[in-house]
Amino acid sequence: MNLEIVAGKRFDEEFIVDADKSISHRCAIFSLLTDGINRIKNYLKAEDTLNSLSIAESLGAEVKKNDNELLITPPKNLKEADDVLYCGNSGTSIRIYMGLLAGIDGFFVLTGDKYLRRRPMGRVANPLRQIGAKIDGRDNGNLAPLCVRGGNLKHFEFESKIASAQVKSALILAGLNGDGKSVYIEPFLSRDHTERMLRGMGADIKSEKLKVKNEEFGNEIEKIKIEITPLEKKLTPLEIEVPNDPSSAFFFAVAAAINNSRAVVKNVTLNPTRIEAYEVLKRMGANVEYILKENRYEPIGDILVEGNELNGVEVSSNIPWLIDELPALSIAMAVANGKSIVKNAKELRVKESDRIKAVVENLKNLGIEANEFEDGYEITGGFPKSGTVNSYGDHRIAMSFAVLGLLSPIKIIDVDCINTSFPNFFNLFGKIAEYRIENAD
Ligand SMILES: O=C(O)C1=C[C@@H](OP(=O)(O)O)[C@@H](O)[C@H](O)C1
Ligand SMILES: C=C(OP(=O)(O)O)C(=O)O
Repeated sequence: MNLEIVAGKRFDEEFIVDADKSISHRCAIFSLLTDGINRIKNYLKAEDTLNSLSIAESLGAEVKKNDNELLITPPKNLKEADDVLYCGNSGTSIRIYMGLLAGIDGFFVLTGDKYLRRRPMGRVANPLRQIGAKIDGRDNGNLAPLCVRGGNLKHFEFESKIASAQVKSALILAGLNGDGKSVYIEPFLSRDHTERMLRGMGADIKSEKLKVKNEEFGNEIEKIKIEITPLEKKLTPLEIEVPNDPSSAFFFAVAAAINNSRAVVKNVTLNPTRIEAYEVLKRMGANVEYILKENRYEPIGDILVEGNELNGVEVSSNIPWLIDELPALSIAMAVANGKSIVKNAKELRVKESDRIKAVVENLKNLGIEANEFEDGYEITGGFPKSGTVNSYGDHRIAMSFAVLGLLSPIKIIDVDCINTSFPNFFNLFGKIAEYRIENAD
């Protein structure tokens, strides 16, 4: 399916985007650790999170849909699934499930679509192997399909080189099944939904800041140390309403910022590890305001974004807090005055596509000057010409370039991937643009 944007509109609109993807995955997976019925309102019904839910069912959970609520009843003991566990396009599903299954007595096979089967899994497989899990797969267990023979896990002290919430979550789940207290250290706080939710469900997980000297530059830096105590009993079932997803909402924030418009995105998580991209948009010149409304595991509220003249910006710190928003931010950079630069973002290369290549190639196709670095890119703001770009099968690339289509007619090849995270995107996009869908043969 291809998307042709015919014309954009100036707008002043409220957007109720789909539910948060990261939190929804965790609701499905963490339900399996409880001893009762988990009640989840506003679960994201997108391909990625529906895959996490089907895997929970394959492992023995009973899932019922009741009005707007999902009821998940875990089995007494997780069972060996009688088939492969399919994670589709979702890095979050495969990596977090690896951590859970590593501690379960049984044999499990995890796989996904052609994009997921290219993404590195050694970052989770290797530390899990060190504590006793038997994991194998292509490229010595770095590429799916992966088989996991779980069982008794040892406790660990592991320092991760990357700030990845997927690696952290996998290791925390392994630690909950370990034979003693474990310690996980990350170089920078990655999104912390796992710690917040598991703590809320009764797990003993302590986080503290660790001040250490940076060997390279001699300055003091802060790492994050997490202490995990194995579970003595099952966790308390979830009673949760998933907030909306600030990463999905960000496409409409950028749309407002580049098109002299005003967007209010409703009921999104305002967790600081998720909204850094809105801060960058503010630094570029947009008017951004947060309206905190409540606190349920996470601060939740609305974000208002108003367009203004945008200036180029450097983005080189707090990268884990905006990694998923960098493609959309590149669209704001493409129309800002002067140069923008993104550095320290090598992780972009191992997402659903190589997002550094995808952003740079697509912008160049639309006449915007962009240069690729190993760990980021440089963009000189201009005005996009009309043209065709490729999503490379990546939902965030597809939606980012759809937003640029507000300024010039743009055709995006292969937008089916949008359904992996944001099925309601097309409806909401219809409020701000005139578009046509072309079914590819
Ligand atoms: O844990 C999560 O829910 C996620 C973690 C991030 O990935 P990494 O852990 O690879 O940084 C992010 O990019 C992904 O969209 C969702
Ligand atoms: C990287 C992403 O997701 P995942 O790693 O779960 O595939 C994303 O949604 O941008």
